Amino acid sequence: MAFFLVVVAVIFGLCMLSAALFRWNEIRYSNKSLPPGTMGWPLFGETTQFLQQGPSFMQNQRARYGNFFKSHILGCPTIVSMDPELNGYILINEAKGLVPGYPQSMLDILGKYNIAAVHGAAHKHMRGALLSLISPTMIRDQILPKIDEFMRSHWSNLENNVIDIQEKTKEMAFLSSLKQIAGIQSSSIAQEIMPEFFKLVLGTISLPINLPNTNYRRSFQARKNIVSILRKLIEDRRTSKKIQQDMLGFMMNEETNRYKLTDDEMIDQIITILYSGYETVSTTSMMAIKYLHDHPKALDELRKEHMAIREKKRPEDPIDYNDYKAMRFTRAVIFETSRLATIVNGVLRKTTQDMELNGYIIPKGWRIYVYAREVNYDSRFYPDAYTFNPWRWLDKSLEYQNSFLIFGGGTRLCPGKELGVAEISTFLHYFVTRYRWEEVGGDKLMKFPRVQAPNGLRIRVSTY
Ligand code: HEM
Repeated sequence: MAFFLVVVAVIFGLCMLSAALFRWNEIRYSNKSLPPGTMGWPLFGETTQFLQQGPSFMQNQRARYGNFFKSHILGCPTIVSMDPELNGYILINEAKGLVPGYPQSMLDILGKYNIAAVHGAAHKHMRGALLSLISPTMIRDQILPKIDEFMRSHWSNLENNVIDIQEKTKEMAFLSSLKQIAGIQSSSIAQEIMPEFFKLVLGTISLPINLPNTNYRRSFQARKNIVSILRKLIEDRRTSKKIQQDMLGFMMNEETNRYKLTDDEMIDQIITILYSGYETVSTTSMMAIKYLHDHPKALDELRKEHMAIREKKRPEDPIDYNDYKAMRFTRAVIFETSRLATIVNGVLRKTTQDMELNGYIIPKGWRIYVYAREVNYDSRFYPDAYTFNPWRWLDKSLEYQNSFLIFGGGTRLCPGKELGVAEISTFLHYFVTRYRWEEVGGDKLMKFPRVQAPNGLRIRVSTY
């Protein structure tokens, strides 16, 4: 009996202590100059609710506090913004102190010259260098022929097979970028670098626990291995003195390239290109296959567009820039897929000083989560928002509104937007003109916190 009373007393004591801590945390952040919202537990905040309930946690908070509220998620006091106008303002005002707010652990893996790790003049320099590599002219003359050659071969001889479209699109996104970067040398380094790259990616989305056998520790080792492969590639090219027509070749060409990068900057730029276009391109491609499978009318329309392009060509003719520009419905399918699946939930910023935002004072060091998911499903911008309707994007103006956050916005608008769309369009071109497919069935799809098929997404492919 006495033991029972002690247990009850301890439980009661713990409950009281928890309630007091919870209350204390709310009071600590109850300053009138902060937006409304709840902060949860000291230290842990509302991370568990955020990760477990995901989108519905955000919806509930929005219903209670509006489009601009405070929370404490993923280890940081955070302001969540779902207001399209305000999002636009946040994204163009990096110079006022709203810099990228990605976790330091992630930036450490991606390198100190990684574009998300640099601000001000350094950002301008790295971004300028990147834009010069992937300008429309470069896409037309140098990159698209490489993408075409790669896709044509990667998506061949699949008939009568069951494939995991998630795995295949991941390989596609990585190998296609590697070919653009290292040209004819990509095939000789691909097998060595690909497993290291996959380990690196895993570390950037894992808990930053630097102990043996953790994904985080393995990711650092993978970065070291990737750096040494790339350094050797650069040195070999320097010795051979031959200028290659690929991204690395353009970066190394001191005569024609007005953005001079050191070897370390070039290596981080390559890792940036590989990393930024990896999950975005692969997941959008996988989800496009999923939605097209489920929406035969959209697939018919898409196939018609690609068959019309093919009919004017011999089988060995590549698709060119004019063909790509003519793929209007394909572009619409890609945007609708990104919107409906919300491939990118949002982008993160952090304040470098106390600053006024939407009438509130946001303290220095807080994160701002420009949250795209709710905007993507807002029926004011997208009537019948939960329906897959690529046709809505044929109205081009939709692509230029504040509600369009698929590629971010402002000073950090995705520089790889056209490159990514060109890759996915070329993939769809070869896939839908060659094959039909059906799902094997039973594979689970997760939409939050990342879009993924935890056990793969298997499809049975047959000749079209
Ligand atoms: C469907 C494909 C893609 C999607 C949905 C996408 C999405 C995004 C988004 C939302 C951002 C903004 C991040 C922020 O503001 O913090 C971004 C930035 C970026 N993206 Fe993409 N991206 C795609 C493809 C690519 C590709 C193929 C590349 C390869 C070059 C790329 C390179 C970058 C880089 C370097 C940044 C950072 C820009 C900066 O900080 O100035 N992206 N992307």
